[in-house]
Amino acid sequence: MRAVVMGSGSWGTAVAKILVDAGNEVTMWARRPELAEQINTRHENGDYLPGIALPAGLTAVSSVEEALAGRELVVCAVPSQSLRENLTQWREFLPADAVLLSLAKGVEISTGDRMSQVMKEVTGFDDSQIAVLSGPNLAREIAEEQPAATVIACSDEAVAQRIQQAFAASYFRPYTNTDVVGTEIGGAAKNVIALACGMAAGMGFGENTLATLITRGLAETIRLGTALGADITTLAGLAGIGDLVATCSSPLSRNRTFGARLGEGASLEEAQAATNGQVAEGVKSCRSVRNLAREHGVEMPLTEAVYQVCHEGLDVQDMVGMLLGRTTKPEVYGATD
Ligand SMILES: NC(=O)C1=CN([C@@H]2O[C@H](COP(=O)(O)OP(=O)(O)OC[C@H]3O[C@@H](n4cnc5c(N)ncnc54)[C@H](O)[C@@H]3O)[C@@H](O)[C@H]2O)C=CC1
Ligand SMILES: O=C(CO)COP(=O)(O)O
Repeated sequence: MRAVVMGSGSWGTAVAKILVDAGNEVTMWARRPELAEQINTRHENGDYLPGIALPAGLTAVSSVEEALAGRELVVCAVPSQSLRENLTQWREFLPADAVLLSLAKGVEISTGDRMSQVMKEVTGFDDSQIAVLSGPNLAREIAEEQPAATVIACSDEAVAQRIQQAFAASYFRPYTNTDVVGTEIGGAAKNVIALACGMAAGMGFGENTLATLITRGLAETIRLGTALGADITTLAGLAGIGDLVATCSSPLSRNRTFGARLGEGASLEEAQAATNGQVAEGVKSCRSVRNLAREHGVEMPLTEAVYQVCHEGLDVQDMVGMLLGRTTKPEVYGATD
């Protein structure tokens, strides 16, 4: 396919490399002309993926018009909270028959919208032109060509299959799914749970705590997902438990690392400053995911606790007491917890 990746952060760059390695004609859009220049001349993105040799065939431009001209697949690789604004600026240059694919894992704060909803609202495109990609995909590992798999979700299975073919590389295995809601909720919710896992690690807790948080994090993700119409099996798959395990366990995760800094006693401002401008989506999405849960009468105690730490000044130590002091329950995946 003739593809463009709009956004040259760590995941956008790794995805552009996959698409080239899978045989597509690919360009990237970078906001800063000097980054586009670096990709074109040094074949490296030193700000986000230093030391990774990018394919010589991968080009970058900083003009939106040039980036989008004649592209069949437009990959949106910007953070969730800026997607609406970016797409609004890109809209006039989007080819009318292009397929949009979102990489972002988050829920918009101002509306509670998932990324596929934002894409539809801004462009007016048909559902068959809107897809999302989500799975256990830490950018650096994939840029190093370590084997991994992902989910390409689109309500139109034939379109999902077309994108699947475009992403099939020797080290990257895409699966299709028509459950867009489940794929998106899995990706957004796991960032919040990864913050909680980081906090636990930062406080010195071990693997039992981690496994408890991942498992109960999955339970609350399933509760929210199914309330929104997701298929539970999506959340039992790569975009659900798969991504939870990868993100909650890896020191490469920005969300887990952010949480770990809070667990070690850093303030929110200090943890934010330490990200070097890279996005830790869960810090914002804990608010929107919590709001969605409240709207739908779904209990998400871990998300609530992370929200309170990030936005209401709850001390991480007090969070432990708050979670363990809850009334005792049977272990069921029902609407309450
Ligand atoms: N890095 C990873 O391992 C993975 C990231 N993701 C998701 O992909 C999305 C993008 O993440 P990354 O590339 O990792 O983030 P990043 O922080 O590495 O890069 C974000 C990119 O978006 C640009 N950007 C930031 N604000 C912008 C704005 N207002 N307008 C235009 N561009 C803007 C930045 O300049 C940068 O190029 C996020 O939603 C993230 O959750 C998904 C899977 C893996
Ligand atoms: O989504 C990711 C892995 O699948 C990346 O997680 P972080 O954004 O926490 O680095």
